[in-house]
Amino acid sequence: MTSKPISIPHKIIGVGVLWNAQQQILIDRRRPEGAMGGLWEFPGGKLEPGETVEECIKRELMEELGVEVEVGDRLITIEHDYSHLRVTLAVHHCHYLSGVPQPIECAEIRWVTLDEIEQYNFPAANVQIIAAIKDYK
Ligand SMILES: Nc1nc2c([nH]c(=O)n2[C@H]2C[C@H](O)[C@@H](COP(=O)(O)OP(=O)(O)OP(=O)(O)O)O2)c(=O)[nH]1
Ligand SMILES: [Mg+2]
Repeated sequence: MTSKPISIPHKIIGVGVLWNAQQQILIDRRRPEGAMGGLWEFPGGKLEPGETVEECIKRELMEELGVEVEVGDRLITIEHDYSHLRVTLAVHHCHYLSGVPQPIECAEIRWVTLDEIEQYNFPAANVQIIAAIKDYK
């Protein structure tokens, strides 16, 4: 007997580590319903066909927060397997240009320092992102 291969969905996600002039980073809280509900994350979302990661991050931060950003250097790319989902998180530093961040597609947003970030619950893949930010500093 042969078993069917199990196909786990794979999403490529552009993720922005958005800095302000006070060396704080913007984090957002996912809505309570749905996958990873209520956890904090860095803003971002799925890469659309034909889009570069940089274009995706710029678009997602405008859609989710209403802010215009300059997408800077790549910080890290992480492959992570959740139980029913494989994600590639392509993480770039972003610099704030204009607009007041609003929680348009999330429950809540907050500017935090790297010391404060430890107090928030993130998805498992984010452990590596936070470690990379600390190394970079
Ligand atoms: N934006 C973002 N997503 C993250 C982080 N860490 C992490 O594991 N993810 C995962 C959670 C989601 O599965 C995926 C982000 O995809 P998304 O926000 O566009 O999509 P979603 O799952 O909320 O919903 P859908 O559009 O697929 O219906 O990446 C992070 O720091 N930021
Ligand atoms: Mg998103």
